[in-house]
Amino acid sequence: MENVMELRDVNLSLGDFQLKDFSLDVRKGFVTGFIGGNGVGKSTTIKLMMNLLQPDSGSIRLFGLNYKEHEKEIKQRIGFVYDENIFYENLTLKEMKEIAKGAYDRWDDDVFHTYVKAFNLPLNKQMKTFSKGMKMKASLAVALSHDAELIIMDEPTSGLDPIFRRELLGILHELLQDGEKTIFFSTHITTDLDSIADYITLIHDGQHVFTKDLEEIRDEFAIVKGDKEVIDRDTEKEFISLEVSRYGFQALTANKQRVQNIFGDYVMLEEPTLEEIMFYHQKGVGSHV
Ligand SMILES: Nc1ncnc2c1ncn2[C@@H]1O[C@H](COP(=O)(O)OP(=O)(O)OP(=O)(O)O)[C@@H](O)[C@H]1O
Repeated sequence: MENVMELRDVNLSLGDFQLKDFSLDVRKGFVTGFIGGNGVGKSTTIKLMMNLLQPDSGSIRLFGLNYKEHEKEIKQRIGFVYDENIFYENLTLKEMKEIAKGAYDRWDDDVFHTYVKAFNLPLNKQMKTFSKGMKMKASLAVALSHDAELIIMDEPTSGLDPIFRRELLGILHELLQDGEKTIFFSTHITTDLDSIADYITLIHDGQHVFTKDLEEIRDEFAIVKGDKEVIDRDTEKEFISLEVSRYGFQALTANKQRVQNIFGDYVMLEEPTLEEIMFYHQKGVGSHV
Protein backbone atom coordinates (compact mmCIF):
# COMPACT_ATOMS: atom_id res chain seq x y z
CA MET A 1 0.00 0.00 0.00
CA GLU A 2 1.30 3.42 -0.94
CA ASN A 3 2.05 5.99 1.76
CA VAL A 4 1.59 9.71 1.11
CA MET A 5 3.30 10.65 4.32
CA GLU A 6 5.99 8.97 6.41
CA LEU A 7 7.35 10.13 9.73
CA ARG A 8 10.35 8.20 11.00
CA ASP A 9 11.69 8.43 14.55
CA VAL A 10 10.76 12.08 14.81
CA ASN A 11 11.89 13.81 18.01
CA LEU A 12 11.12 17.35 19.05
CA SER A 13 11.43 19.16 22.38
CA LEU A 14 9.22 22.19 23.01
CA GLY A 15 9.76 23.44 26.56
CA ASP A 16 8.70 20.59 28.84
CA PHE A 17 6.98 18.72 26.06
CA GLN A 18 8.66 16.07 23.95
CA LEU A 19 7.56 14.25 20.86
CA LYS A 20 9.40 10.95 21.17
CA ASP A 21 10.55 8.65 18.35
CA PHE A 22 7.31 9.30 16.53
CA SER A 23 6.87 7.12 13.44
CA LEU A 24 3.74 7.06 11.31
CA ASP A 25 2.65 5.98 7.83
CA VAL A 26 -0.35 7.70 6.27
CA ARG A 27 -1.90 5.56 3.54
CA LYS A 28 -2.90 6.97 0.18
CA GLY A 29 -6.64 7.07 -0.58
CA PHE A 30 -7.81 6.72 3.02
CA VAL A 31 -9.00 8.83 5.93
CA THR A 32 -6.89 8.74 9.06
CA GLY A 33 -8.33 10.22 12.25
CA PHE A 34 -5.75 11.52 14.71
CA ILE A 35 -6.91 11.30 18.32
CA GLY A 36 -5.51 11.89 21.81
CA GLY A 37 -6.21 14.02 24.88
CA ASN A 38 -5.42 17.70 25.39
CA GLY A 39 -1.77 18.63 25.11
CA VAL A 40 -0.52 15.20 23.98
CA GLY A 41 1.09 16.55 20.78
CA LYS A 42 -1.49 16.45 17.97
CA SER A 43 -1.08 20.06 16.80
CA THR A 44 2.69 19.79 17.20
CA THR A 45 2.74 16.70 14.97
CA ILE A 46 0.53 18.44 12.39
CA LYS A 47 2.82 21.49 12.41
CA LEU A 48 5.76 19.16 11.74
CA MET A 49 3.81 17.63 8.84
CA MET A 50 3.31 21.15 7.46
CA ASN A 51 6.95 22.19 8.04
CA LEU A 52 5.74 24.92 10.43
CA LEU A 53 8.06 23.24 12.95
CA GLN A 54 11.20 21.24 12.20
CA PRO A 55 12.18 18.07 14.08
CA ASP A 56 15.30 17.90 16.25
CA SER A 57 15.93 14.49 14.68
CA GLY A 58 14.18 11.95 12.45
CA SER A 59 12.71 12.32 8.98
CA ILE A 60 9.44 13.52 7.47
CA ARG A 61 8.58 12.70 3.87
CA LEU A 62 5.47 13.63 1.94
CA PHE A 63 4.80 12.08 -1.48
CA GLY A 64 8.29 10.56 -1.06
CA LEU A 65 9.85 14.04 -0.89
CA ASN A 66 11.52 15.95 1.93
CA TYR A 67 10.84 19.57 2.84
CA LYS A 68 14.47 20.62 2.64
CA GLU A 69 14.60 20.25 -1.15
CA HIS A 70 10.93 20.15 -2.18
CA GLU A 71 8.94 22.49 0.10
CA LYS A 72 7.16 24.32 -2.72
CA GLU A 73 6.11 21.15 -4.53
CA ILE A 74 4.92 19.47 -1.34
CA LYS A 75 2.84 22.50 -0.23
CA GLN A 76 1.16 22.69 -3.65
CA ARG A 77 -0.14 19.19 -3.10
CA ILE A 78 -1.54 19.74 0.42
CA GLY A 79 -4.78 21.41 1.48
CA PHE A 80 -4.33 22.60 5.05
CA VAL A 81 -7.25 23.43 7.32
CA TYR A 82 -6.52 25.24 10.52
CA ASP A 83 -8.66 27.72 12.42
CA GLU A 84 -6.02 30.13 13.68
CA ASN A 85 -3.71 32.70 12.23
CA ILE A 86 -3.65 31.66 8.61
CA PHE A 87 -5.78 34.49 7.37
CA TYR A 88 -4.88 38.12 7.44
CA GLU A 89 -7.72 39.45 9.51
CA ASN A 90 -8.14 42.72 7.62
CA LEU A 91 -8.56 41.04 4.26
CA THR A 92 -11.86 40.00 2.78
CA LEU A 93 -12.34 36.43 1.63
CA LYS A 94 -12.21 37.70 -1.95
CA GLU A 95 -8.81 39.30 -1.34
CA MET A 96 -7.66 36.16 0.43
CA LYS A 97 -8.70 34.12 -2.59
CA GLU A 98 -6.53 36.26 -4.87
CA ILE A 99 -3.51 35.48 -2.69
CA ALA A 100 -4.29 31.76 -2.70
CA LYS A 101 -4.87 31.84 -6.46
CA GLY A 102 -1.40 33.29 -6.98
CA ALA A 103 0.16 30.68 -4.71
CA TYR A 104 -1.35 27.49 -6.10
CA ASP A 105 -0.65 26.29 -9.66
CA ARG A 106 -3.83 24.23 -9.83
CA TRP A 107 -6.19 26.81 -8.29
CA ASP A 108 -9.78 26.49 -9.53
CA ASP A 109 -12.00 29.58 -9.14
CA ASP A 110 -15.19 27.68 -9.99
CA VAL A 111 -14.62 25.09 -7.28
CA PHE A 112 -13.86 27.87 -4.79
CA HIS A 113 -17.06 29.74 -5.59
CA THR A 114 -19.09 26.54 -5.34
CA TYR A 115 -17.82 26.03 -1.79
CA VAL A 116 -18.29 29.70 -0.86
CA LYS A 117 -21.90 29.43 -1.94
CA ALA A 118 -22.47 26.08 -0.26
CA PHE A 119 -20.90 27.35 2.97
CA ASN A 120 -22.86 30.61 2.78
CA LEU A 121 -19.74 32.76 3.22
CA PRO A 122 -19.61 36.51 2.47
CA LEU A 123 -16.90 37.38 -0.04
CA ASN A 124 -16.64 41.08 0.74
CA LYS A 125 -16.54 41.22 4.54
CA GLN A 126 -13.29 41.43 6.46
CA MET A 127 -12.28 38.07 7.83
CA LYS A 128 -12.01 39.51 11.34
CA THR A 129 -15.80 39.71 11.38
CA PHE A 130 -16.06 35.95 10.74
CA SER A 131 -17.10 33.59 13.54
CA LYS A 132 -14.85 30.63 14.41
CA GLY A 133 -17.05 28.35 12.32
CA MET A 134 -16.96 30.74 9.35
CA LYS A 135 -13.17 30.94 9.55
CA MET A 136 -13.01 27.17 9.53
CA LYS A 137 -15.32 27.03 6.50
CA ALA A 138 -13.24 29.69 4.70
CA SER A 139 -10.08 27.72 5.43
CA LEU A 140 -11.77 24.61 4.10
CA ALA A 141 -12.94 26.37 0.92
CA VAL A 142 -9.35 27.42 0.17
CA ALA A 143 -7.94 23.99 1.03
CA LEU A 144 -10.37 22.22 -1.31
CA SER A 145 -9.94 24.54 -4.30
CA HIS A 146 -6.46 23.72 -5.53
CA ASP A 147 -6.82 20.03 -6.30
CA ALA A 148 -4.79 18.96 -3.27
CA GLU A 149 -3.95 15.27 -3.03
CA LEU A 150 -3.60 15.33 0.73
CA ILE A 151 -5.92 17.24 3.07
CA ILE A 152 -4.47 17.84 6.53
CA MET A 153 -6.82 19.33 9.11
CA ASP A 154 -6.27 20.31 12.72
CA GLU A 155 -9.58 19.86 14.52
CA PRO A 156 -11.70 20.94 11.56
CA THR A 157 -14.99 20.14 13.25
CA SER A 158 -14.35 22.15 16.41
CA GLY A 159 -16.46 25.31 16.32
CA LEU A 160 -18.80 23.88 13.71
CA ASP A 161 -22.46 23.30 14.42
CA PRO A 162 -23.72 19.70 14.19
CA ILE A 163 -25.48 20.34 10.88
CA PHE A 164 -22.38 21.64 9.16
CA ARG A 165 -20.26 18.94 10.79
CA ARG A 166 -22.45 16.40 9.08
CA GLU A 167 -22.22 18.29 5.78
CA LEU A 168 -18.45 18.41 6.11
CA LEU A 169 -18.29 14.65 6.54
CA GLY A 170 -20.40 14.36 3.36
CA ILE A 171 -18.01 16.65 1.47
CA LEU A 172 -15.04 14.59 2.62
CA HIS A 173 -16.80 11.38 1.53
CA GLU A 174 -17.26 12.86 -1.93
CA LEU A 175 -13.63 13.91 -2.17
CA LEU A 176 -12.54 10.35 -1.52
CA GLN A 177 -14.49 8.83 -4.38
CA ASP A 178 -11.65 8.73 -6.92
CA GLY A 179 -9.30 6.95 -4.50
CA GLU A 180 -6.55 9.50 -5.17
CA LYS A 181 -7.14 11.82 -2.23
CA THR A 182 -5.97 11.25 1.32
CA ILE A 183 -7.31 12.91 4.46
CA PHE A 184 -5.54 13.20 7.79
CA PHE A 185 -7.26 15.07 10.57
CA SER A 186 -7.19 15.51 14.31
CA THR A 187 -10.38 15.63 16.31
CA HIS A 188 -11.80 15.41 19.80
CA ILE A 189 -15.18 14.40 18.42
CA THR A 190 -14.49 10.71 18.08
CA THR A 191 -18.02 9.91 16.97
CA ASP A 192 -17.28 11.77 13.70
CA LEU A 193 -14.67 9.14 12.99
CA ASP A 194 -17.03 6.16 13.13
CA SER A 195 -18.66 7.27 9.91
CA ILE A 196 -15.64 8.44 7.96
CA ALA A 197 -12.28 7.16 9.21
CA ASP A 198 -10.51 4.14 7.76
CA TYR A 199 -7.59 4.34 10.17
CA ILE A 200 -7.19 5.73 13.66
CA THR A 201 -3.88 7.01 14.99
CA LEU A 202 -3.72 7.42 18.76
CA ILE A 203 -1.07 9.65 20.30
CA HIS A 204 -0.41 9.88 24.00
CA ASP A 205 2.21 11.88 25.84
CA GLY A 206 4.14 12.68 22.65
CA GLN A 207 4.27 9.04 21.58
CA HIS A 208 2.59 7.14 18.79
CA VAL A 209 0.44 4.50 20.51
CA PHE A 210 -1.07 2.82 17.44
CA THR A 211 -2.37 3.23 13.93
CA LYS A 212 -5.04 0.66 13.18
CA ASP A 213 -8.06 0.30 10.95
CA LEU A 214 -11.49 0.27 12.59
CA GLU A 215 -11.86 -3.47 12.06
CA GLU A 216 -8.56 -4.22 13.81
CA ILE A 217 -9.69 -2.00 16.66
CA ARG A 218 -12.95 -3.93 16.93
CA ASP A 219 -11.12 -7.27 16.78
CA GLU A 220 -8.40 -6.43 19.30
CA PHE A 221 -9.79 -4.11 21.94
CA ALA A 222 -12.44 -4.88 24.54
CA ILE A 223 -13.79 -3.45 27.74
CA VAL A 224 -13.55 -6.24 30.28
CA LYS A 225 -15.80 -6.40 33.33
CA GLY A 226 -15.88 -8.89 36.16
CA ASP A 227 -15.51 -9.67 39.86
CA LYS A 228 -12.45 -8.19 41.46
CA GLU A 229 -11.47 -11.64 42.77
CA VAL A 230 -10.16 -12.60 39.32
CA ILE A 231 -7.63 -9.75 39.41
CA ASP A 232 -4.20 -10.39 40.83
CA ARG A 233 -0.65 -9.29 40.09
CA ASP A 234 -0.38 -11.61 37.09
CA THR A 235 -3.77 -11.11 35.53
CA GLU A 236 -3.73 -7.31 35.86
CA LYS A 237 -0.83 -7.23 33.39
CA GLU A 238 -3.32 -8.12 30.66
CA PHE A 239 -4.89 -4.67 30.77
CA ILE A 240 -4.01 -1.25 29.43
CA SER A 241 -5.59 0.24 32.49
CA LEU A 242 -7.78 -1.08 35.20
CA GLU A 243 -10.41 0.35 37.53
CA VAL A 244 -11.25 -1.69 40.60
CA SER A 245 -14.14 -0.74 42.83
CA ARG A 246 -16.07 -2.41 45.63
CA TYR A 247 -18.33 -4.00 43.07
CA GLY A 248 -15.84 -5.37 40.60
CA PHE A 249 -13.39 -4.29 37.96
CA GLN A 250 -13.54 -2.66 34.56
CA ALA A 251 -10.55 -2.55 32.22
CA LEU A 252 -9.42 -2.19 28.63
CA THR A 253 -7.49 -4.89 26.84
CA ALA A 254 -5.72 -4.69 23.50
CA ASN A 255 -5.83 -8.47 23.20
CA LYS A 256 -9.42 -9.57 23.40
CA GLN A 257 -8.72 -13.17 22.40
CA ARG A 258 -6.06 -13.68 25.04
CA VAL A 259 -8.28 -12.25 27.77
CA GLN A 260 -11.08 -14.53 26.64
CA ASN A 261 -8.73 -17.52 26.86
CA ILE A 262 -7.43 -16.59 30.31
CA PHE A 263 -10.66 -15.51 32.01
CA GLY A 264 -13.27 -17.46 30.06
CA ASP A 265 -16.76 -17.01 31.51
CA TYR A 266 -15.50 -15.12 34.57
CA VAL A 267 -15.56 -11.86 32.63
CA MET A 268 -17.85 -9.98 30.28
CA LEU A 269 -16.42 -8.41 27.12
CA GLU A 270 -17.88 -5.31 25.48
CA GLU A 271 -16.92 -3.36 22.38
CA PRO A 272 -15.26 -0.10 23.43
CA THR A 273 -15.94 3.25 21.80
CA LEU A 274 -12.97 5.24 20.49
CA GLU A 275 -13.54 7.61 23.39
CA GLU A 276 -13.15 4.76 25.86
CA ILE A 277 -9.98 3.56 24.14
CA MET A 278 -8.60 7.10 24.41
CA PHE A 279 -9.72 7.45 28.02
CA TYR A 280 -8.09 4.23 29.19
CA HIS A 281 -4.82 4.96 27.37
CA GLN A 282 -4.76 8.34 29.05
CA LYS A 283 -5.10 6.70 32.44
CA GLY A 284 -2.01 4.76 31.60
CA VAL A 285 -0.66 1.28 31.36
CA GLY A 286 -0.96 -0.53 34.67
CA SER A 287 -2.84 2.32 36.35
CA HIS A 288 -5.36 1.58 39.04
CA VAL A 289 -8.21 3.46 40.54
N1 LIG B 1 6.03 26.77 21.33
C1 LIG B 1 5.90 26.00 22.39
N2 LIG B 1 6.74 26.10 23.45
C2 LIG B 1 6.63 25.31 24.53
N3 LIG B 1 5.69 24.34 24.65
C3 LIG B 1 4.83 24.19 23.64
C4 LIG B 1 4.88 24.98 22.46
N4 LIG B 1 3.90 24.58 21.62
C5 LIG B 1 3.25 23.59 22.27
N5 LIG B 1 3.80 23.34 23.46
C6 LIG B 1 3.39 22.31 24.44
O1 LIG B 1 3.42 21.07 23.78
C7 LIG B 1 2.38 20.21 24.26
C8 LIG B 1 1.61 19.65 23.09
O2 LIG B 1 0.81 20.67 22.52
P1 LIG B 1 -0.13 20.40 21.26
O3 LIG B 1 -0.73 21.71 20.90
O4 LIG B 1 0.63 19.68 20.22
O5 LIG B 1 -1.22 19.42 21.89
P2 LIG B 1 -2.59 18.89 21.27
O6 LIG B 1 -2.56 17.40 21.39
O7 LIG B 1 -2.84 19.45 19.93
O8 LIG B 1 -3.61 19.46 22.35
P3 LIG B 1 -5.15 20.00 22.21
O9 LIG B 1 -5.98 18.79 21.97
O10 LIG B 1 -5.39 20.57 23.56
O11 LIG B 1 -5.21 21.00 21.11
C9 LIG B 1 1.56 21.04 25.22
O12 LIG B 1 1.95 20.71 26.53
C10 LIG B 1 1.94 22.47 24.89
O13 LIG B 1 1.87 23.27 26.05
